[in-house]
Amino acid sequence: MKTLGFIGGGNMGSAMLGGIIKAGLLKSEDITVADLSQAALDKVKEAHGVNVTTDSADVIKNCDAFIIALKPHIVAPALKPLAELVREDQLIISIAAGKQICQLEEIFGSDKKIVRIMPNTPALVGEGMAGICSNKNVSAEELDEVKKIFESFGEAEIVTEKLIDAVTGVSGSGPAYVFMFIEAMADAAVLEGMPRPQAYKFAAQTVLGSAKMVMETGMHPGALKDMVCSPAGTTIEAVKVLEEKGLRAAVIEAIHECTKKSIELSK
Ligand SMILES: NC(=O)C1=CN([C@@H]2O[C@H](COP(=O)(O)OP(=O)(O)OC[C@H]3O[C@@H](n4cnc5c(N)ncnc54)[C@H](OP(=O)(O)O)[C@@H]3O)[C@@H](O)[C@H]2O)C=CC1
Ligand SMILES: O=C(O)[C@@H]1CCC=N1
Repeated sequence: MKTLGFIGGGNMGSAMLGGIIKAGLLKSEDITVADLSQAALDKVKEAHGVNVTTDSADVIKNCDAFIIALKPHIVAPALKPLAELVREDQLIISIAAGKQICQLEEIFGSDKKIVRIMPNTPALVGEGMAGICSNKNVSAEELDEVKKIFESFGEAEIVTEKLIDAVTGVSGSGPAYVFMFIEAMADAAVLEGMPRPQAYKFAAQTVLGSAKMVMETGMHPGALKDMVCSPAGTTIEAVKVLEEKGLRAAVIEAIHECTKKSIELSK
């Protein structure tokens, strides 16, 4: 794939764009972003020097593949009128939450190559996590090429479409819960007298380092937690309160509701 387009250059579109440019996988001049918001276009043009347009048809006509990064309810009304411009050899990549492959086939035709992906915003800093699936028209080589793009700004795994709603719950929406956790940890440190900027650094670096330990040691998170809890020490006091307040149940229920909403969006 030599040219890539984005239809929608908002939060997620621009995060992926930033990741792709940083990884050097494609050059700025080979990327085109379409958006109705001039402010969004000005921002991506200034940050990345990519081609910009207010006409999504330009992207469809000029790119080997294009990523649909529009709000789910906008996808059909915005793109159905342009569907006849899509070529059979073109890759259509949708990141819209709850938009099933069969619904995308209804818009573009069941003969088209369709990839459905659920990424997340840490793509912007090269630490994204994406779940990928596709329809039968996409070859193994093409799917691998798309996976490589998403791996250029983080991790990516092929999943069955049935799992995409769970991917939305855990990693697509996940950064929001982690940011809330970091904010709460920092608020606690501020309560104890730490200056706010320092509090964010201590909280965020602790989350980063802990995530790295899970990824790099391959140890069970529970075992890693136990390593921090000294007998009759400080940590177990905090762990007791988190259990009493239902941290685990709250997280499980929150992700379950998020996943349910993703399923509902597809109805
Ligand atoms: N945000 C996230 O963390 C994630 C989002 N997603 C998915 O990504 C998609 C985009 O989300 P997000 O980036 O947050 O949304 P944003 O609203 O930030 O971005 C969408 C952009 O598309 C523009 N737009 C609206 N209508 C059109 C149109 N007809 N043609 C071209 N551009 C248009 C919007 O402009 P305007 O603002 O003027 O309407 C906006 O700039 C969603 O489907 C979401 O489910 C997936 C994973 C994570
Ligand atoms: O909140 C949303 O609907 C989108 C999908 C995943 C993350 N943000």
